[in-house]
Amino acid sequence: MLEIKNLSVTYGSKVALTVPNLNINKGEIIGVMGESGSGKSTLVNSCLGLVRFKGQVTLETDNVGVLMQEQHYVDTMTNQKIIEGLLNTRIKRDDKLAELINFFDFGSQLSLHFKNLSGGQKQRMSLIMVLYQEPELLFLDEMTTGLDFESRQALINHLKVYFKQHQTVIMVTHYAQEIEQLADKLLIIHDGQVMAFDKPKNLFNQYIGYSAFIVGNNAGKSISIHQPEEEYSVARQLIDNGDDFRRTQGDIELVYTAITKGQ
Ligand SMILES: Nc1ncnc2c1ncn2[C@@H]1O[C@H](COP(=O)(O)OP(=O)(O)OP(=O)(O)O)[C@@H](O)[C@H]1O
Repeated sequence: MLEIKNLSVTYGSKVALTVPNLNINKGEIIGVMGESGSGKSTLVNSCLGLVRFKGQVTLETDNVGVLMQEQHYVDTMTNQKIIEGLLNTRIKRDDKLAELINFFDFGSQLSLHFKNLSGGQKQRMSLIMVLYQEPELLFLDEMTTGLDFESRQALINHLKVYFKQHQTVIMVTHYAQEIEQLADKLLIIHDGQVMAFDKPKNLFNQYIGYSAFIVGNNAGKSISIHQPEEEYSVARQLIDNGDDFRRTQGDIELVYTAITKGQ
């Protein structure tokens, strides 16, 4: 769906991004992580042809949707008028649009003005309009930045269902939560270089190896374990102390830190 070869982007004398080779297959959901200034937006902008670059970027489709972090719409009209005006349709007569509005729980926000929406509602309205065009390739840039935990999770829950049946997605995020729940592959950019591109599970095995956390619910303390055989005795200890516990594994933050900070 997207192929990059020998990409290099320079601003003035500064090389902001180099990507020797990157292939994104149809239907894959890619989570892009990297520090501020690492080159994430430059990558997206190169794919969209918004910056000058050297090398080759090939998109298999022209039907590309983009959702940037901040949206601005005129404020003299209701959201319904904005949506209908921009999409040149009427919700009443358009089943596809009505379904999307229903799917994203946006019905009760139609009569409001955009400025009165919460951050999560604003993003859902923009998503409705972007998804209406049924893009085959979708770029989401920091879609949930600024949202509180619950609004972010609500949006992720919607997208989890939606992405299953739809397009190839490239989403820039700094929330591990989004990657864990939505992405098939993680792309880590650091200082303008691609440091890793693979399934989170593979990266975890490669960079962290075996690791699990046992979190005691009473104590709220987490115990990190690096040998499978340790697990049983730690769990036993917690039970003997009358504690309940849960086990977690595959933390994206750990992978990210190991790769970018060499830990
Ligand atoms: N138009 C520009 N002119 C000059 N330098 C730029 C321009 N756009 C980006 N840069 C520089 O290129 C580097 C990569 O920027 P980019 O916006 O791609 O990073 P990012 O990872 O998206 O950061 P953030 O997470 O803060 O959005 C940064 O050092 C930035 O200062």
